[in-house]
Amino acid sequence: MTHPIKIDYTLYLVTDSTLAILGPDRDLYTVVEQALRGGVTVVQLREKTGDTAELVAKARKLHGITKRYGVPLLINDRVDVALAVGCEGVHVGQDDMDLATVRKLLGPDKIIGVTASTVDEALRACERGADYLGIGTVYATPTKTNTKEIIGAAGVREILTKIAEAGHNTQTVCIGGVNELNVQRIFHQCHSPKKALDGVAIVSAIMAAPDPEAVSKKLHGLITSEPAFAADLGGNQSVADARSVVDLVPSVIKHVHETTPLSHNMTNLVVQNIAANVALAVGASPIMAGYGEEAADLGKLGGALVINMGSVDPSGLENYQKALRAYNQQGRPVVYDPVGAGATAIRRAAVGTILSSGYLDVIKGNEGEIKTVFNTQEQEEQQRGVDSSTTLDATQKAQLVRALAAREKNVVVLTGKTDFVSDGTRTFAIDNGHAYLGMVTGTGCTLGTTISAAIASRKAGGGVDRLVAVIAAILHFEIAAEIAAVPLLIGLKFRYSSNELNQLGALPLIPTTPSICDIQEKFRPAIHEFDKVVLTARKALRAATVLQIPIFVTTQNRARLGNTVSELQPHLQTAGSLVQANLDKTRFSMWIPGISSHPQFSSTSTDHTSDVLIIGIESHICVTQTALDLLQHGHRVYIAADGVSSTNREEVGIALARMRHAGAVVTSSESWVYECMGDAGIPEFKGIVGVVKESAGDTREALGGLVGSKI
Ligand SMILES: Cc1ncc(COP(=O)(O)OP(=O)(O)O)c(N)n1
Ligand SMILES: Cc1nc(C(=O)O)sc1CCOP(=O)(O)O
Repeated sequence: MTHPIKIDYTLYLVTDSTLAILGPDRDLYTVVEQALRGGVTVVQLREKTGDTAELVAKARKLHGITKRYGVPLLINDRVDVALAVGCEGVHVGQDDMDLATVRKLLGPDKIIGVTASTVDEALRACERGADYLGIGTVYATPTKTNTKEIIGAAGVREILTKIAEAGHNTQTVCIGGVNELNVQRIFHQCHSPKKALDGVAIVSAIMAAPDPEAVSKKLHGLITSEPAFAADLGGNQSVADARSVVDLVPSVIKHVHETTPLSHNMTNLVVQNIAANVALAVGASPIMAGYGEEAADLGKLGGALVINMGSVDPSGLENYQKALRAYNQQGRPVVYDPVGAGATAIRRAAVGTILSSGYLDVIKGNEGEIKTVFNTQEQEEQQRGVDSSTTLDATQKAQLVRALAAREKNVVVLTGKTDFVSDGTRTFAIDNGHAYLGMVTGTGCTLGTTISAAIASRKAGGGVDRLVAVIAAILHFEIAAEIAAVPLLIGLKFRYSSNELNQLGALPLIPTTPSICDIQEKFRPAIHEFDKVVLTARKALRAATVLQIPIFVTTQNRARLGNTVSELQPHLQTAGSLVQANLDKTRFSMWIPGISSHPQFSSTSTDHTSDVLIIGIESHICVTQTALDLLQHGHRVYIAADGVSSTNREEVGIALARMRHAGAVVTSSESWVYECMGDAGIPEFKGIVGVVKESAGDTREALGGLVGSKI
């Protein structure tokens, strides 16, 4: 039978009058009374030594005190003492007197609590009428070293879920290693959607405290208020499919730039400089500060903390702990990168220390690191682990991140060729990035920095939920890596249409702008295969229009040499505002003020280089000089081999060789078109395929006429 009165188990004090805990010069009654003044809601007298008479006397005196505070007094193990004193009940363990007998002896009105460390024990106790469960051991504790099993927050949550599912509303507290530093995280991480804890049972954090009243007050306040780190954790959890997540990515990236959040990096020496630069590049404000005491102030600045465990030593670990607590107190996010977690016993222990020191919003690591974190239950306890020696397949990786995120109630990122990200409910795989990332020091670490910027900015009002912010950071970082890597590989960077670029906003990307050089009437009879150049220019104009890429078209001394040829005119009109046409010049190079001062190229309006595709006549004159000018101003130059010619065809090969030597890339117009798209999934694909199909004959003609031995 369940006790009819609902007891307030919020802060449950279990006494201990041993020298190690109570100390030599304090007495039990004073300490308990101080704790009661501080807000303790239940007291259990737990004495493991002493005669029965002595115990009864202690209990009687203590009951006199607890009654004054209207707080129930329970006796550990000893039904006889409880009966003798007439106090409110007992607490029994699995090896103590059985519940049915205790109930028979105490009667229906007394409170009976039962220890449970497994689901079976918990279900049995509930079925037999326990009034509450003492669930533990949550964390290893010196107060009781002979505990059966350290079950961690995940174990408590599992028990809560299972008893709720079985229909029991038995009240619950958890016990073992609870203190003011972890109490909020325990409630947060133990919370099952089906059932919450009713309170925590504590011995040493109160009984051994120099000021039991103050610590009890603090504990009570922490338990009954929402943890700062949990505020705004949810966001828009309805975003569950990949498309919707990707749609939110540009706004997250943009928001980082708009809010310039602090990215506080406690990171290893190798990557400090790189991480600071990456923070700046993504729009955050970096600070590389390893001294834990500073975090109390830095945590108030609205940023996020990165704990990168690249180098581990005792003082570093202490600094991480201090900073973690400071950020938790401020409710600011923390990203944990357990670098080399499984490599040494010291690092494995450090993982345990950090997990038990505070709440980590994001844990990011490679497969080995995440496995180690998963296997490291708080306080180094090994349990229900993934075998660290095997390599996981994709499904197992997804299961691992999901399980760890569910256990820690946070977001877990497992990096690799495919990254896996989960918040315990939603799990995504990300296939972006580049093999070069694995060849450069600090890339993994700086991903942590990028994530910190996104989640800090999110908290500053970014709106999206934490998982989306993390995914946005990963995509930002990895797509930037792809783009940075492509010129090294094939000398091209044609991946995005300007539409996409606008969406991605903050990414330092620029589309490849076609520039069409001096294709004028007067040149028609003089230039080798002039018409073929026109065909390619027309195709490029049409493709750029579909892809919304800006276009520049020049004329050389238009008054004398005539307009851009009539075949291109309708397409210039269709391109509308995308095209800067009729840029007349006398210089041979297209690098004239109308182009060099355009935002596309001006270094004052953009802090990045542009990619330019050149199509035009006289490859050895105007095209070469334009290419050299653009290269000199730091832009990347591509020459459409099927879009350039000269009066004498022999000039073309020489000009192309020279431009290539100077750093230009020689390609074909169709190759350019496809690289501008990058992906057949883009909305413009259909339109571009139309252009390609309709121009198929032109392409063949231009290639046949203009390209041969000259490449
Ligand atoms: C609230 C609460 N929960 C668990 C225990 C542990 O009781 P038990 O299993 O009987 O172990 P001992 O306390 O006898 O060492 C408890 N005392 N209180
Ligand atoms: C009395 C007791 N029972 C436990 C169990 O797991 O059943 S752990 C424990 C001791 C808890 O002490 P502290 O709050 O100092 O860690």
